Amino acid sequence: MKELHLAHIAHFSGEVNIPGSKSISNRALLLAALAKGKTELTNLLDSDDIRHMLAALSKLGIEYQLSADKTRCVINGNAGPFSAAAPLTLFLGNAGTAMRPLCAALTLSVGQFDLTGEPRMEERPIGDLVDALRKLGADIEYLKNPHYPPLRINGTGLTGGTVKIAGSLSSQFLTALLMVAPLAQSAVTIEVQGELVSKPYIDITLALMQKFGVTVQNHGYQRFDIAAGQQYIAPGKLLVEGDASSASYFLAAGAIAGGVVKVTGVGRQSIQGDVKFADALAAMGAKIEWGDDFIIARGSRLQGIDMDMNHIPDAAMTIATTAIFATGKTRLSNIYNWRIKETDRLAAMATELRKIGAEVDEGHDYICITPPKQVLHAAIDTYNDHRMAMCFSLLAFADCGVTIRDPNCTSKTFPDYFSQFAVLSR
Ligand SMILES: O=C(O)C1=C[C@@H](OP(=O)(O)O)[C@@H](O)[C@H](O)C1
Ligand SMILES: C=C(OP(=O)(O)O)C(=O)O
Repeated sequence: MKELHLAHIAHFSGEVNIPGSKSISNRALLLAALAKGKTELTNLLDSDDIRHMLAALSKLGIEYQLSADKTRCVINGNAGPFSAAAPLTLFLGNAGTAMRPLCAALTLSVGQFDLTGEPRMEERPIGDLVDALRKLGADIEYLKNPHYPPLRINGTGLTGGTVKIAGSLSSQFLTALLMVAPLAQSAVTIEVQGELVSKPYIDITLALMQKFGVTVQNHGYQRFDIAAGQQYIAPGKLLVEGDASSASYFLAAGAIAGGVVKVTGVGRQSIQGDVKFADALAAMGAKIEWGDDFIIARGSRLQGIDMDMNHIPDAAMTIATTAIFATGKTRLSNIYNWRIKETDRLAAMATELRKIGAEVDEGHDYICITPPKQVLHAAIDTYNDHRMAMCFSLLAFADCGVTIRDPNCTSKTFPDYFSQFAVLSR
């Protein structure tokens, strides 16, 4: 489909069970593949990013059985790093949660591995991770441009010792290093240089490593000590929580449209930092109710906020479009790394919000949005970015509705998004 026309939606309410978390699905798949024993994952996400991880694991010789609806997966763990007799090329699309952790895991493996991706993946940096892995003895080559994929990895194993990693661009580099550190030849100490971005994603990593039997001693987000001689052990069954970033669109819709929206599968007990999106929405005036595995948003008058969004970079995009329905300005700051994700999200957000009449001040690491007196109809370009498509669907609550170009780009994390959105729209 080239374009999706969403006419004005007057009411939005109901319940939606959110598909599995991308971040948990891809971490759990990789750890299950490295673990000793069988892992049964339920509520696994079925989307492009997970498909790329599954295809890579399959090429690496990992056996798994996937249910017909692809949400249940039983993985026979390899009890350690992979090995491949012939050189392999693994295509990882634009999945950061596949590219970064697999880059690290393959340095431990036996064989030659080329990691490739979509054109945008070739513009997303990975140099900070490669530098850290090289300090631990990894043999990694850049096949096109220094510091960017595609990469060639000649598996060497990793030594151990103290290694520094830059934290200012992506937490996924630290996540990748943490996941392989227990399998290095000796103990590893990781020191993060500079202020780490997207910190709550490290909590997801540590929580999952713990579920697979590995412990990490950490001193905040600055230093991590990982003892040698540890092995990942399959936890048996593991339920993947609903994706908190995906939940944000429905919660925002409830808050804007004045209905009552309940998202299930993710709640107070979540290990995902993006549940804090509900607090940002509450700061705008929405009424939020929390359960262990659900969140309810009720509509009310919304006002603009001024907030540091470094802890919830993905869900923060939903606040940017919710801001159109609030009184006054909204300023979202400390989000430089929006620029190195699926697209330059600061530029894309500013361009598309201006199309609907908003006044936008876009800075190096912030965006400030003043809603228009009257929203203009526009055809929104989505830049092959699933979150641009999903967060701009909220413009359907404006009288003029909205047109979303290339809506199928939601397949990265939420293939069924627009049909789920339609179910709650009246
Ligand atoms: O570790 C993860 O699962 C993720 C970390 C975040 O990236 P950065 O750490 O690059 O900000 C986030 O934006 C991404 O969608 C998923
Ligand atoms: C930044 C994102 O993805 P990735 O995991 O590819 O970094 C995202 O899903 O918003």
